Amino acid sequence: MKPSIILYKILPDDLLARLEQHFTVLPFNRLTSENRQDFLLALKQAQGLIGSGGQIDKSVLDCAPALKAVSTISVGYDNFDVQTMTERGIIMMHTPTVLTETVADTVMALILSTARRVVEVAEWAKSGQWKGSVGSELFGLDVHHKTIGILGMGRIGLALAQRAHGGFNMPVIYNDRQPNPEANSRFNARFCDLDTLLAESDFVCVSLPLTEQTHHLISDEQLAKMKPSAILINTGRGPVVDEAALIKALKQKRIYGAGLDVFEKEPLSADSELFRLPNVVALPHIGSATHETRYNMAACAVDNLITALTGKVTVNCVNPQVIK
Ligand SMILES: NC(=O)c1ccc[n+]([C@@H]2O[C@H](COP(=O)([O-])OP(=O)(O)OC[C@H]3O[C@@H](n4cnc5c(N)ncnc54)[C@H](O)[C@@H]3O)[C@@H](O)[C@H]2O)c1
Ligand SMILES: O=C(O)[C@H](O)CO
Repeated sequence: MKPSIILYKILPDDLLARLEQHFTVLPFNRLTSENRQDFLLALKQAQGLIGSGGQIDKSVLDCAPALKAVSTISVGYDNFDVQTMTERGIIMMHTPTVLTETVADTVMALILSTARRVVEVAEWAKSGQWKGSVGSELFGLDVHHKTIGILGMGRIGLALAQRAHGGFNMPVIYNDRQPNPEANSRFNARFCDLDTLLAESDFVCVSLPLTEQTHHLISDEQLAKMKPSAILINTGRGPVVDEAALIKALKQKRIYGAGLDVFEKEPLSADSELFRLPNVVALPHIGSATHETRYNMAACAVDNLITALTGKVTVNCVNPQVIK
């Protein structure tokens, strides 16, 4: 008999077929409060779990006595209780690398659209206000040759540094837990402490995972250290930035603007002040959302689960210590 797995995301037909060759698939389109009881019931027999979104915490894992492997269709895994999974020998797989370049493109889109006020000015023109050449009230800021500060020089940070250095002639500074020799040698990037990064950057780009250490890493004190002409970009995870502090800084024009793809609570409420501030570009968590990359992420996650349950895991594992 094939092992049972739960799928909680709609997959392209070919990828679903690939899963079905190996497993009996119990499908849920996504996890909602309405289908939670059915999901918890299905978990009783599931050996694998694949999908994205939702909190897979201890209360969920307690309902999954047969679970051997979990495969998230994302690189971030802050919504999983990895510690409990590791204690129970459950393999946690994720999808690094396949989305790196696409997310770095999204960061550049946010840098350009906030600095050059692309969304605001396009809306202004669309509303019929374009009667002649625009005046300085609609001017933006240059991006080229400005200093980019990358917080988290990992895979995405490095792809961003490449774009900023090679494409826009931007000096690159960064903070991480340790220096990244590749960033230094390829992009002439300079490792510095967080305070220096905040004080010197024209664009502070957050590309960090959400952990206990990074939660609210950017709050009142850090925003106060940024230049009034600087822009904060967050494509890491929402809770890395204290949203209330950010809204305050933006309203008081203590920083120039913000480009945000991630928020403390998603979806961001339609009545959030962030949607009303003209100096904010707020995207609905679309960092990796292209047809090609979302397909590649799903394919990677499918292969990850098949390998974790039927083969030998060598890559894409968050907790390799559980592999025997
Ligand atoms: N917006 C999106 O759609 C989207 C898409 C992909 C990834 N992400 C987020 O981006 C994050 C980064 O992805 P990645 O593939 O570059 O991961 P990565 O692991 O390659 O890079 C993260 C970097 O952050 C550093 N870091 C971790 N904790 C730190 C701390 N306390 N202080 C300083 N540096 C610290 C790590 O050393 C690492 O170099 C993911 O964890 C995810 O949360 C968002
Ligand atoms: O972590 C990731 O892969 C993105 O944020 C999509 O969830």
